[in-house]
Amino acid sequence: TPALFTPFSLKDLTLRNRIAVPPMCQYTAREGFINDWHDAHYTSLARGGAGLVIVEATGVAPEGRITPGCLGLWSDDHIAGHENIARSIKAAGAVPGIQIGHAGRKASANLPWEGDDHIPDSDPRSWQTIAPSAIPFGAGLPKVPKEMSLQDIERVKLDFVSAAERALKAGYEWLELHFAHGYLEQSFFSVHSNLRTDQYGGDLAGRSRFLLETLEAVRKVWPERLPLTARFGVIEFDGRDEETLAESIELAKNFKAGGLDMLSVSVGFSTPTAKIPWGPAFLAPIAQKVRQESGLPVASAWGIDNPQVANQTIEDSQLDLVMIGKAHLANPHYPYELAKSLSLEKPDWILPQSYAHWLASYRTS
Ligand SMILES: Cc1cc2c(cc1C)N(C[C@H](O)[C@H](O)[C@H](O)COP(=O)(O)O)c1[nH]c(=O)[nH]c(=O)c1N2
Ligand SMILES: NC(=O)C1=CN(Cc2ccccc2)CCC1
Repeated sequence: TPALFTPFSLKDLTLRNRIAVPPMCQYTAREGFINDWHDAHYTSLARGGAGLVIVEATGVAPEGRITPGCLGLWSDDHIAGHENIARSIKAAGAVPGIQIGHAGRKASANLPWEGDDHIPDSDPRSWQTIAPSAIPFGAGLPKVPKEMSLQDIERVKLDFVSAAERALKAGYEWLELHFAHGYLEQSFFSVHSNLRTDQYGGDLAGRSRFLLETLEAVRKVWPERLPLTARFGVIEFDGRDEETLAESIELAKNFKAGGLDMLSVSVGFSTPTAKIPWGPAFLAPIAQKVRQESGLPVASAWGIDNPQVANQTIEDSQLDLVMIGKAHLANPHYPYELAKSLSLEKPDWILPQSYAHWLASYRTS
């Protein structure tokens, strides 16, 4: 059996294979609510055969959404829609996961195909953004955020806890804290965005504090038997990678000590001037280093959409899970392509039986 199609167990869960659909914003929610777009989208992805499907970045507060089209779990009213999503992902044989986050200074943005930039303050759809310091991201996201008070920090931590409790009530079994991509927690960690002089800024411990306290608070309400994970940018490609990576590995060790079960290794995206070395599985070697030095199981993404490369990252113990994003947008049954390319025995049975039986049994051409 190709390594990509071996099961993966974490806490009480077992994934049928090493393929995960990473969170991918759909920008089709209104007031944070699930609708029939999400129902069909997530159901078809789960029926494609992935072992884990993680629902897109879901705001823990209204102002924590990236755009007005993002999902939310800031209200109990949001739970019902997610019950259907979690149930149908599970019914298709995949583990239902969800990512919860706060977009910080990158919030209040237009949909990607409507500018991907900050909504002008004059537009009633815009809102005040918050961040560790009053420093804008720049480029298309120039709004100066409000520096968070200690009360703001406490409130947002509690928002993460409440959203985690709602995710559990909805039936999700895998929770990913969105600590990456220049959003709130990433921005507390990055020297590009955090100039605080109180206990939430300054040295590594100060810049890690909000992340570790959020993890600690969520861990208390998320069952020990279910995976609690985080997506975090371990590198920025901003010219100080050695230092950033060393600090990130230190943080990863503290995540493990704080009860994190797995780390989804990503890029920081904290500055618009980063020089990202795009390429097939460009982050895999970095994820491997984090895995080796932190002792945490790791998942990673970014251009891992070639069957041989995907399988090799698992074969070589670089990653424990591969996250394959855009290839799944192009083809929700992408794991079926992977199974055929990697000569998995009886590949058709990656798909639901009502498809598999016919694909395996009948030649009609
Ligand atoms: C349309 C869309 C939307 C999102 C993303 C990407 C895209 C294309 N990505 C990043 C995504 O999970 C993945 O890391 C990247 O797409 C890279 O993987 P691929 O090269 O696409 O396999 C992303 N990441 C994340 O942590 N939370 C999210 O909600 C989103 N949203
Ligand atoms: N919510 C998120 O974490 C998002 C991440 N993206 C990462 C990305 C950056 C650059 C290119 C592709 C994807 C884009 C959309 C939203």
